[in-house]
Amino acid sequence: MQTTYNGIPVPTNGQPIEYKDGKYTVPDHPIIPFIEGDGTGRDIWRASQRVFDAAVKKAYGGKRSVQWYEVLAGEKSYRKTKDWLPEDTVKATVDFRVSIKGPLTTPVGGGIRSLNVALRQLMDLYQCIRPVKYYSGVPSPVKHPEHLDVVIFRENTEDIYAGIEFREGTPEAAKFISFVNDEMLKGTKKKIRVDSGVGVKPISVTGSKRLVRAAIAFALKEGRKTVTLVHKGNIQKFTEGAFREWGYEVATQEFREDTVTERESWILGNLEQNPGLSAEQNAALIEPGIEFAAREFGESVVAEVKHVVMSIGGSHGNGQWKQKILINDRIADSIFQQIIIRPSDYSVLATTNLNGDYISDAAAAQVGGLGIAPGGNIGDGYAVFEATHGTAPKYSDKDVINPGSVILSGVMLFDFIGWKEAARLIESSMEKTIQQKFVTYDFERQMQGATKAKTSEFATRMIANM
Ligand SMILES: NC(=O)C1=CN([C@@H]2O[C@H](COP(=O)(O)OP(=O)(O)OC[C@H]3O[C@@H](n4cnc5c(N)ncnc54)[C@H](OP(=O)(O)O)[C@@H]3O)[C@@H](O)[C@H]2O)C=CC1
Ligand SMILES: O=C(O)CCC(=O)C(=O)O
Ligand SMILES: [Mg+2]
Repeated sequence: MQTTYNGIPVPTNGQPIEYKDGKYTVPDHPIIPFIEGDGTGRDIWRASQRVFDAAVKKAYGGKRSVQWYEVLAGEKSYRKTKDWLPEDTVKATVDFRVSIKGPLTTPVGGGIRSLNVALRQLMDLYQCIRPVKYYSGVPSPVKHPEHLDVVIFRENTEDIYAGIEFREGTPEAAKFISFVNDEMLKGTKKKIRVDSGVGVKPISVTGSKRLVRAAIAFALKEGRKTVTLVHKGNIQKFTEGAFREWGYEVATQEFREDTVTERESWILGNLEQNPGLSAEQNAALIEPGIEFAAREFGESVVAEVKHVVMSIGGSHGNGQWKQKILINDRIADSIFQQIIIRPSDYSVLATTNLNGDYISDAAAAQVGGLGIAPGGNIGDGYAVFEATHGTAPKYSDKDVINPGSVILSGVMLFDFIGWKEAARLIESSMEKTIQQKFVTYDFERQMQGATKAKTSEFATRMIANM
């Protein structure tokens, strides 16, 4: 452990959080690094830190405190060190294990690659966890926002987010295209146009399985009833489709006692309704139109029915499957309408990286928008909490932005380190402040009779409401 990172001294009145054998040990005065963030990050962080400190003081008197430790990244870092993401910053987030960050700007089309993504990859923070739930009083574009309560588990290290791309017109793109066209697609009618930019979408067994494993373990621990694998596997068969397949493998091989897949539930349910059903009849019920399909397909479905009845009929049959976690899957485009039309059917969504990015902003909109959309990037032994939103640059330094997402990311952090009392205080004071209709511009513009609060004023009212 260093005494300074980026030349900034480590607080001397705190201790680092430790991690051993899968368990964190949290001292009463942990040193927690923070990255302020670009754009609106500055206003948001200032407000959030005041709320965090007030909640900890109120919850624990002086017995506990957070020793915040600033580490540099983004524009502030570049100004001071000429480095966008200094090695010391990554070291500090690794050494102190649990940290929180504001949003960092990523230019579109060129310039630096995402620092946010770089940090996730460098620290192998493979789960991006984004809970989406309704706080009463929040304005929403849907009739029953309270019906949505999902936790998104987004794979956080691969997919198109891996950043393996070649710009159109470069020798690298030309080499890549000619290799694919001349070697990989030789003899087929498929060709990449020579004036293309190209990107690579790696989806691995390792990345997919560990993410789905974490999502199911979370559902088990939290008593959530469904885990939905979200993918575009009908089109991208060997990446998104494979993610789905590997997800089901994790469920049925590693969590067999505790899970039932949707198809298994149909098979067992059919049999319960009609115990005399043959495997062929059951297959026809779960695959309508099977009689018109190829013979091999029909046989494979009959074999599937027999296998399910034989392997889990005893442990999951006779309605026992209803007590298990249901593992299903939905194609990515369909899940966007499903969470609006049937929000209560979904509880945990396990997604590939890009799909998870899209669905988390869309789901947030349903319960009030990006102003209160928190998140955490979690690895084995490391966690970096951050909001779902970006730097919202047009509001920078105007003291108007909603600090709610970073404040709720702090709630996730406090829950993560076991400081539940502080977490609940913050959550309930936020809810109370919103119910008082004392809200930032994003909520005020959608509410009747609300007072438009500045970022700093919202934090001050939250503290008063604790
Ligand atoms: N993890 C990270 O650090 C992330 C960084 N980014 C980066 O942020 C930059 C800006 O991205 P952009 O596409 O504009 O997306 P943003 O999420 O920054 O903002 C888009 C819009 O969402 C609303 N919004 C966002 N945050 C808040 C908030 N706290 N309170 C109220 N409303 C909010 C605003 O809507 P309105 O205009 O209607 O008021 C805003 O204009 C990009 O460089 C991007 O790469 C993006 C996402 C994540
Ligand atoms: O890193 C970025 O700039 C954008 C990332 C993003 O949108 C996300 O992770 O949700
Ligand atoms: Mg995003």
